[in-house]
Amino acid sequence: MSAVLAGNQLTKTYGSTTALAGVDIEVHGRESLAIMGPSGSGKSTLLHTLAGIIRPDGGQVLLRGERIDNLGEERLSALRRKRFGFVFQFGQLLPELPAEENVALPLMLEGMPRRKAVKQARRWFEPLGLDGLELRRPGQLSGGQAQRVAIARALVIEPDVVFADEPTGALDQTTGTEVIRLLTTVTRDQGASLVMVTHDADVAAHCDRILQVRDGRIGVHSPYTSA
Ligand SMILES: Nc1ncnc2c1ncn2[C@@H]1O[C@H](COP(=O)(O)OP(=O)(O)OP(=O)(O)O)[C@@H](O)[C@H]1O
Repeated sequence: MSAVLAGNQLTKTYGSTTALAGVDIEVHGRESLAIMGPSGSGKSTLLHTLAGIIRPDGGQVLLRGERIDNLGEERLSALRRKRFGFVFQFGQLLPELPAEENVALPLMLEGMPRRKAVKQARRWFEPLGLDGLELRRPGQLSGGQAQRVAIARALVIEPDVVFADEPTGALDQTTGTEVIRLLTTVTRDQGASLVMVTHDADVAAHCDRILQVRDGRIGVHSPYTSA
């Protein structure tokens, strides 16, 4: 099985701190991958490097076999908008826009007319259990509902890969479990892969595979080992 996304020998240092010390990683089609490890071990740096947000000092990032880490800033940011979806811990929705326009935003940024983009955005509400909430503003949504809107927004462009950094970090356990169940299943149903950083072993257990990062390196690969 060939990798959708791969990192080869990735290194990154900040001054005297080594955040990535030569990471090899492959993400396969429709696979969900959890990245765990202690605070400061390099999880977010790895996620952001794979997503083309941070440039590695050494090594390569390949999307469907094509190198992306050496693209110019404009091409790289266009690629991120078209091929990647992002879900973060909180604060990612625009408070002044109704939920459906928040979801439609990535399509509008790609030049799709508002009406068409909103129509397309509405299709994601039912699978994410958001029926009837299309016109609510983020301030009128619960934390779990807001995160599901953020998931819809990540998926609306039908990305190759969804990157999630502590997507349940701000939620209680029951709500977090529901959000993670939807994130993993709807992402797979859409045909995308999921790369997720989490501290929570219960959350990671919803993924197909768990990677442990320690001191900027990948440690044990196991679906059953917690941090
Ligand atoms: N922009 C930066 N400037 C300087 N040092 C940084 C920067 N970003 C990360 N680091 C350092 O690199 C190391 C790895 O950071 P990273 O955020 O990837 O860890 P993490 O595993 O995601 O941590 P956490 O679980 O606490 O979020 C840490 O020592 C951190 O302090």
